[in-house]
Amino acid sequence: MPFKLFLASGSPRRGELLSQINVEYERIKAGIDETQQVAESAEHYVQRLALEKALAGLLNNQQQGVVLGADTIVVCDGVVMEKPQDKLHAQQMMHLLSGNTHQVLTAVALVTAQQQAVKLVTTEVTFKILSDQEISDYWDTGEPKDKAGGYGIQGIAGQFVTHISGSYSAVVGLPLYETAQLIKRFEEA
Ligand SMILES: Cc1cn([C@H]2C[C@H](O)[C@@H](COP(=O)(O)OP(=O)(O)OP(=O)(O)O)O2)c(=O)[nH]c1=O
Repeated sequence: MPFKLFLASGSPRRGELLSQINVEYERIKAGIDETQQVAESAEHYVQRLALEKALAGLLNNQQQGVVLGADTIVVCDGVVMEKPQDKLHAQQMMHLLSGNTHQVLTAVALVTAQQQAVKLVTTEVTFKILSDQEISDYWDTGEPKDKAGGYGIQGIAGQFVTHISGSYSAVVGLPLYETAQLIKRFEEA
């Protein structure tokens, strides 16, 4: 790669996914306020957050290099789900996801001091019907607490998924095809 890539993310998954496609990176901090605005669509919200993370990273990095930011949210029957606040919240999310199809929206943003690009990827995921016991037991595993929608497809929740249409890596936190395309675009610029 002709430039240095900085990953503005605390997510271990996003780093692992970049390593999976042999992209070297350095992690940087990019704390931003994650609050959906009134009347802001889910699509706009997730793209805005990805871009804000990348831009905050660029600022923290004295405007050096290419910075990648990303954000993932789950949308089910019009309800936007981020990380669960507690067990009750997670259980409410899982009840909505149970026996239902939802969308996972992941946006990835690449920025430099000169240019910026954002790509939104939507994946459809269908869950089997979950019992109250399964939902309660799942929270107790600890897996849901740091994940949008309160589940991890790459973990124990993999067994809840009956169908997926779209990008698996996007559900885990970073769409590999689209990320590679964006990086290539910046390499050629
Ligand atoms: C749906 C789903 C989400 N997730 C994760 C991806 C993201 O890390 C997280 C959603 O929260 P995000 O706010 O997108 O990301 P983050 O807070 O983990 O990291 P950062 O903002 O520093 O980049 O949920 C999974 O790991 N598996 C899944 O199946």
